[in-house]
Amino acid sequence: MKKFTVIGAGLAGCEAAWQIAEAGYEVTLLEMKPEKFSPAHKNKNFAELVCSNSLKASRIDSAAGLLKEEMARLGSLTVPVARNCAVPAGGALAVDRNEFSQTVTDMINSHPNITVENKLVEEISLDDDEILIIATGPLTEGKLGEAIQNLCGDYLSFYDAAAPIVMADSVDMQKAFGASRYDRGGDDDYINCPFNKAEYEAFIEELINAECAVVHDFDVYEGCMPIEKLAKRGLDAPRFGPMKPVGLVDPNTGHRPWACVQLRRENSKGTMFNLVGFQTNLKFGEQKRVFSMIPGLENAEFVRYGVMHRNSFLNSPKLLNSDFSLRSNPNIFFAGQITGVEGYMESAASGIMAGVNAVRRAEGEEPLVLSEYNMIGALSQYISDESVTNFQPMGANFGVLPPIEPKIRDKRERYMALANRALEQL
Ligand SMILES: Cc1cc2nc3c(=O)[nH]c(=O)nc-3n(C[C@H](O)[C@H](O)[C@H](O)COP(=O)(O)OP(=O)(O)OC[C@H]3O[C@@H](n4cnc5c(N)ncnc54)[C@H](O)[C@@H]3O)c2cc1C
Repeated sequence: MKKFTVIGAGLAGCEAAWQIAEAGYEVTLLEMKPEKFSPAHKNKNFAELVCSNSLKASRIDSAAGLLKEEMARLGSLTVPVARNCAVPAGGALAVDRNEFSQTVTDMINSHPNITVENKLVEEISLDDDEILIIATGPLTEGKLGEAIQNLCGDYLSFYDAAAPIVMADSVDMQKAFGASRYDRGGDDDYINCPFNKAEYEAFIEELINAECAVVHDFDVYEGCMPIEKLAKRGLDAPRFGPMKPVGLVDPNTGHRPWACVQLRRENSKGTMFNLVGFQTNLKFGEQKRVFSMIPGLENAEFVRYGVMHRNSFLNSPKLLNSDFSLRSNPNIFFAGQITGVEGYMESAASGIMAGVNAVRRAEGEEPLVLSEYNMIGALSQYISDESVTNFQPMGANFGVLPPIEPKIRDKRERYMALANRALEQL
């Protein structure tokens, strides 16, 4: 009987442990919290959503929606929990992050085949009959990072950023208004802070001149670019990005604002909202000063400021097989963002794949590589060096959906571009 160990109880590690346990095997899940927290993790519970509470689109004819549906059909732990903890968010599946993590934690802790040990792992060691899954995320702590570096060689880094959160009752609703873009969703899913031209230009001026916290000059993942960095690209860049006013009408003026900051519901009670697309690296005092210029946020109470952090990940196309095992030692699997997949659900999906394939390896079966016919399959190809070709989503195969252009293909290109640039810096 093989021994299974998973390091890291994030989205990927929880999914991997769950798959192994549900297949009838005992698994040990090692998690450093609450003994130690990464700079982005704050909650002692598992599967913590460290930034946005959105798990992206729920529509099945979108890449993100289809991925979740496929995960659910593969026996995902996190997707059904997310659906049960959903908060209204227009077309997206957003969750009450505390309820989500608490439920996942309770389910993991009460599974008879899962033993949780709270400890900081500092080395990679495994017995001959052991299968190890490393799912310690982009903020892999301490000496374990060095051990991975020694094991794999190509271990890359770039910077990423998180958005601030404000208390809803501190937003001035005389200026702000509730509405979803194009009326898709309820009026209380989003709070909108509308700008006129003069307010927008004054805001951008302060934003680009505000003081940032010190970070080294690393690449930032394009989809998580700090708002101040985006603003430096040009006066209108935020207005065509996260501050776009399209699909919104300000009830105070009766027309579309010049620009708009959207606040998205953070919890099911609607007491906290995050500033959508406002990941930032400004110093906390500067965040308070500059973001208080947003109409409606003059007296906002910030419950969390935005932060910037370093991401580390493997050069997976070079190092991993498409079942997420390490080419140089196939009894070691990697899962989650450490493999370079981006996003909460993508990480969780890779956890499912690693867990399923760890079991299949133990049973001497061929790995499950879902080929090019669905989103999860595309994800596993994305970490291998095969190109994503002939892509059709699962739904299209069954004739229930039209073929869609896979967004994952763009992600692969973006990831490869980042990986190559990071490699050049080494
Ligand atoms: C600050 C930040 C903001 C992000 N924002 C978004 C976003 O808005 N939307 C989105 O879709 N994705 C976002 N991402 C990406 C997303 O968090 C990840 O894709 C996802 O959380 C990764 O899941 P994971 O399971 O791989 O890692 P994690 O969720 O980070 O889980 C890793 C776990 O391993 C534990 N651990 C680490 N080192 C050790 C060790 N040495 N010993 C024992 N345990 C250890 C950690 O405590 C943690 O519980 C963000 C990432 C970060 C870091």
